[in-house]
Amino acid sequence: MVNETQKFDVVIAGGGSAGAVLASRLSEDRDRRVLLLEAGQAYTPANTPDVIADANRVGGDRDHDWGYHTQDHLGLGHGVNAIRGKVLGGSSGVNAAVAIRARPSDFARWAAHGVEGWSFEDVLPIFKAMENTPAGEDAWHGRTGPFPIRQRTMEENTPSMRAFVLAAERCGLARVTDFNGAEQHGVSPYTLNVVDGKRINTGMAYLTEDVRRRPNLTIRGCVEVDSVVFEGRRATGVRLVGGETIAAGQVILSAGAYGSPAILMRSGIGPPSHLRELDIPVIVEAPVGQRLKEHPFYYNVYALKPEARSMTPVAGAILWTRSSEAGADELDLHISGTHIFDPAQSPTGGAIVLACSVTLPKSKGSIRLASRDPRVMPLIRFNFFEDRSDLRRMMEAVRLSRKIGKTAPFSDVVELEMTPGNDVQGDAALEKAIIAQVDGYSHPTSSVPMGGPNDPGAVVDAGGAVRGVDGLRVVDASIMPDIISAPTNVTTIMLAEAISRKL
Ligand SMILES: Cc1cc2nc3c(=O)[nH]c(=O)nc-3n(C[C@H](O)[C@H](O)[C@H](O)COP(=O)(O)OP(=O)(O)OC[C@H]3O[C@@H](n4cnc5c(N)ncnc54)[C@H](O)[C@@H]3O)c2cc1C
Repeated sequence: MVNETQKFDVVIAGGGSAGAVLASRLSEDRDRRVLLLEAGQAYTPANTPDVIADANRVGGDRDHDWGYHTQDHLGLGHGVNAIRGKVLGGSSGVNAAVAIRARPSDFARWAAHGVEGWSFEDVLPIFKAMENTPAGEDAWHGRTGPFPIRQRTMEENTPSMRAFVLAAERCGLARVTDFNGAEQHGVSPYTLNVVDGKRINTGMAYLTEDVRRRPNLTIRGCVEVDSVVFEGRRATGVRLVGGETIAAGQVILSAGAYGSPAILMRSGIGPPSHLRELDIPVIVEAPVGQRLKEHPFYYNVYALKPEARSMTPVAGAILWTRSSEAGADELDLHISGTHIFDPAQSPTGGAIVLACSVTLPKSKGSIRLASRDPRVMPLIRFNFFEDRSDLRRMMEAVRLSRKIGKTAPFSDVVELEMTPGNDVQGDAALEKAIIAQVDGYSHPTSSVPMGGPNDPGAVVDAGGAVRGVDGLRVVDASIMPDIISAPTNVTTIMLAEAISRKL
């Protein structure tokens, strides 16, 4: 039985990029009692530790990460780390803070799944309203929203990062002035949600001290949700790990692309044969966890000459372009310049990473439960390169990255190529090196996809409501119908902003 004395109107499971936004927006209505449950620490903005606040520390640490890795040994010969922030702010508390929106062609691919209200024209006003930035044109930008976005300049970047941008221009790429403006094809220093070196996560931007003082908002940290409680097919609350139950008028899962599908399956919503394997009673048959998407990421690493070995700020600059297989209007390749690398691993004590990615991968991954026990890591597969087009396009990205590596002024500041290394030449050797070392960009999406009534892969509708039950929504990166060609954070925040306006 649920504890009726504590009843909330809305309980949100997971206080990450989406959950913190929902808690803030939904509690603006003082008559709505909102409870936010977060498995990690719920730091206040003032007592946030450096590992979360310092923009140069990316990926968190053991206390602020779920410690997940994938089961990709069969396909790739190795598992891939699946980093996820475990803290109020979620993965926006450990990420590289790149703040670039999805493009119109990304939303057109969403529309092909039958969801309405998510065209680029629909969402541009929300992207504008959520941000505050002094840069760019008013047609594209907002000045007063809660989320700060700043354009990094060439001068603020390291000498080698500047050289990367200039060498890319020499290789024929245009200089982009604003990735969140009219044109994205080209190269530029990153646009970031970093202010004075501080990564501003959603827990800081949306759950300010003032917001936390609202009497109708309760935030509980270090609390893990096990499952959703149902009466028939109506969600009436949540059960926590440990057994406590909390009643709520409606339940919103914002536990991220791994957490939300896991909670759904533990609650009896998922592929029936899989649930039966684990003796979980089936409430609704649904293709949960079957369209997981992630960007494959390959590190082309260079040791820097001693005189150019400064490595902060770590991020950086990005080149965004199209492969020979890209669809009309699509940009499907990134080369992301960062210094996210242990300098002790470089023979010169300094390094730069040109990280190559295919950002519209066709390969589909999956997430399943290994056990009904919520403490057991789920079984995650990315299945990188299962569709060979992804590997062909990754080869194109790495060839372009290596061409930039040999072009001045970049070639003037690097001592040598560390990965894949000069002895890796020719297509067969390069392909082997990429497969052996491919990593993830940490942008998982689409494990609980939105879709119209004719999309057999859809789990939720265009407002995040779970099909087949009442009182339950999912709102986070898991509901994107397909992965986007940009980094995923600001589009996840926009999703939460958009859905909160309809509740
Ligand atoms: C290392 C790294 C670098 C990245 N770099 C960038 C970047 O530079 N730019 C960009 O755009 N994107 C980046 N991303 C991706 C981006 O941060 C994510 O897409 C985004 O944060 C996802 O938001 P979300 O709300 O879906 O999930 P999350 O932000 O991951 O939030 C989920 C929250 O739910 C909590 N939770 C999970 N399960 C439970 C449970 N059972 N009970 C209670 N709470 C639970 C988690 O602790 C977490 O706080 C990066 C991600 C990582 C990990």
